Amino acid sequence: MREKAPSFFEGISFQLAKIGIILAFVLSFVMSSVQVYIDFKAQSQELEQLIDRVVEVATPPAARAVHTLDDDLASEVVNGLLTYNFINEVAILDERGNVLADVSRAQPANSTHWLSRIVAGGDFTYSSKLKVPGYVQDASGQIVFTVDKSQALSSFYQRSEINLVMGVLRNLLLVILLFVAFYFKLTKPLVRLSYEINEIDPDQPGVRRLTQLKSHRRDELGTVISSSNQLLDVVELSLAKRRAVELALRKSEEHLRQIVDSLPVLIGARNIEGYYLFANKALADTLGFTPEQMHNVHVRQLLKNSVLDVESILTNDLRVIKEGEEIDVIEESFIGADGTQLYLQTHMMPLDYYDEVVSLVVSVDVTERKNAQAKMEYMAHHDALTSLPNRLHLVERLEHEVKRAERHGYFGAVLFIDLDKFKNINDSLGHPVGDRVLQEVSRRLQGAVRDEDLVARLSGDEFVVVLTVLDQDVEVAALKAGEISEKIRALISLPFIHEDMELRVTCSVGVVVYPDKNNVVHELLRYADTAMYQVKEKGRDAIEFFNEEMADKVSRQLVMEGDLHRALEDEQFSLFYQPKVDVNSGKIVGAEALLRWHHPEKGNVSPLEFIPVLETSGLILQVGQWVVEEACRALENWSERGLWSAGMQLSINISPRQFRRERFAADVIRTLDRYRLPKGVLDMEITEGVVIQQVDEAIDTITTLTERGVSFSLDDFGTGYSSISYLKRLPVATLKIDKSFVRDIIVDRNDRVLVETIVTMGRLLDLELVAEGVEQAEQLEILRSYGCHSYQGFYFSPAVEGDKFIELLLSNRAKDR
Ligand SMILES: Nc1nc2c(ncn2[C@@H]2O[C@H](COP(=O)(O)O[C@H]3[C@@H](O)[C@H](n4cnc5c(=O)[nH]c(N)nc54)O[C@@H]3COP(=O)(O)O)[C@@H](O)[C@H]2O)c(=O)[nH]1
Repeated sequence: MREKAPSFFEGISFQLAKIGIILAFVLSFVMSSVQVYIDFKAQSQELEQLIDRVVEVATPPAARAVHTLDDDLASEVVNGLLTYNFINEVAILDERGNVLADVSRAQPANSTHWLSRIVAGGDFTYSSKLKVPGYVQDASGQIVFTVDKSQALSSFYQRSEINLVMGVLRNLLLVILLFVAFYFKLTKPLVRLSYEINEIDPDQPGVRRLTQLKSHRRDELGTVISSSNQLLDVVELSLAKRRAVELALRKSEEHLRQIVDSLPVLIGARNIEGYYLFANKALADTLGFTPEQMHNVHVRQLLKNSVLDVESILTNDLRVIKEGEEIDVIEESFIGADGTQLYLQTHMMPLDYYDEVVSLVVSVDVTERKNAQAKMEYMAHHDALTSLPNRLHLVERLEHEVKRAERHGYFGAVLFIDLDKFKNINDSLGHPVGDRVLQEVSRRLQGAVRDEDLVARLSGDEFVVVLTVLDQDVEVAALKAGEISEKIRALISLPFIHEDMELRVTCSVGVVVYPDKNNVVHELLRYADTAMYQVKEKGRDAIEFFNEEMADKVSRQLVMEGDLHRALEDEQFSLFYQPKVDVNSGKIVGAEALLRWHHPEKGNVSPLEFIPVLETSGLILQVGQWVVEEACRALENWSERGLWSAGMQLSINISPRQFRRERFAADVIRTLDRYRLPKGVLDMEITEGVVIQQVDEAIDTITTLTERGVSFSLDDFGTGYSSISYLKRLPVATLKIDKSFVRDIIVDRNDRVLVETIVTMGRLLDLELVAEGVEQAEQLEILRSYGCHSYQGFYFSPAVEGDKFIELLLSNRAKDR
């Protein structure tokens, strides 16, 4: 704010003039008084001397007049004395005091009379004894006269009065002149200076300089102005420097801010009272503010809608700021401004922020990761089609339920449910309809049980229901399980309406009550599964409880499982080879490797018996890998011996579980790398069921291995989905026509039509066609007429052991010659 110029009366000149006037009066008065006093003393002395001389002159004639009693002389003397204007009264008295002569006059008006009265004290009376010289008597009379001192000193008083007045006037004039001089020499330049100072722009003090006054160039004012101008230059310079520093600082702050704002982490700083001093854009956005709005707002206010525990935040802030601790908050649940649920991982550390220590809070939004984890977790535990818990979830939950039942002494039940002939729906109406049926079945199952029970989908059309807490009595529990199973069976068999069509599906239910002697979850599931199979064998659409007989079957399987474990270690497995023969030339063009198990006591065990056990026990993974190794070893051997001509292929069977294993392709490639095999000699047979559930993953695996020279055949073709649409997508080279169609091809027209269709379709798709199970020449003839490329079957040869197969290869080679 600019200063107001002082008013006339506030100005230095007037102030000085005021002081000057007072001083002038006081000094004039004091000095004049001293002067008057000194003059008065001198005048009084002179008057005394004059009176002494008058007395000296008047005394002799007056003495003579008294001595002679001469009145005339006396009158002459008194009149003579009255000629002195300061003598008012004169009288000559004789020795007796008689007036001889006297005279007086009126006192003249005098303007200084008041002063003389004060200073001199009014009239004085003098008397002198009259003594005649030579006369013996001391006194012979006296002369008395009154002196008017004011009259005597009147000229002095007049002079003093003039001096006094003149002194005052002189001093007054001096003060006025000084005032004028001061005004023009000091006040006016100062006023102008102050005006110019007021006009200085504080942001640019060097732009408008103070005007140097010519007449003051060399005096103090001039020095003040030039010093002030120098000061303004210095201030301007330092301001410019400061501005440059501030600009650089602002820029660097801006850059820092931009960097901090562009970070995908939430950054904020709070002081010890819990007020935000800083927030980056990410944090402000998340809270629904701008960074500026968040400044100086309390954490309670800002986080009131989040689920964060504000009190513990404040406690943590205190620890960070007071103790200098760094704190990691592993995960906090947080509601964003838009109501979205976020998860933050926060690190808190102390920070020197301007003149205080604050708590710097850096949070990473881990919501996506957390959601992805949750999703993965969900996906790992749920079935994608029905959202029901999957096998993994079922096993975990069942383990828990069995333990709970054991602990609390009650019984529950496991229901294994398989839809009857569900494949028909898929085959006739397509997979989308089949999927909808499965979804509806899962809905009905959920509706049939309590919330505390569990409904899971194992695979395809297999469901498991766990009925928890049925009863403390095993028989009552079994009864209840039976009732619920019946209810489920009835519910499932209710018609499904699809596009005005009534679909009906029944189910087979296997029931096992737990806990039992064997409470291993996998065994329980196996028991329920076994019971369900029993229903299937008996004609489907019923309920069966797991019983002793089934237990025997299961225990036989368990024994086999144990034997199979030892079989691999004891080298009881071997590969047999069934030749693949060209339909037209009758020459061997390849072979299918088939696994054989020679049990030390039981002898040869059928693959139809042991392969399902290998599958369910998971041993198929190791055994399957052994088959790949063994096939490669044989191929290397035959190739090195020249038995394996170019274009010949050895097929191995790959089980669904083996194929779906994540490491499958990598394991096969690693095995292939260990053998010197001609390109394209290995073929893998997979069934449609393997592919159909995860077509994309299957295509990836097949593609990876095809690039490494492995070809693929679709086994048992015609028994499954046999859809041309997905067949077109699958990078397989061969279709193997299932032996069940070949078996009756001579007598069954339907099988003939089917085989012909498969061959035509395969040829259209440029696929190799291999017919399985050819036992008769007529069968071969029909296949040849349809254009099938090659075949396998007892007609040419069953699967034979390695040495025998080599003999077949040798005789095959002989045919070439
Ligand atoms: N995952 C693996 N599965 C394998 C492996 N080895 C065999 N298997 C599968 O076991 C099932 C039974 O096989 P197997 O008892 O060996 O029967 C095969 C042939 O012996 C039989 N066959 C061959 N020709 C004829 C014939 O003219 N008539 C007739 N009745 N049967 C014949 O067919 C079976 C081969 O079938 P396929 O595999 O569909 O080509 C069987 O499902 C095997 O797949 C293995 O190593 N791993």
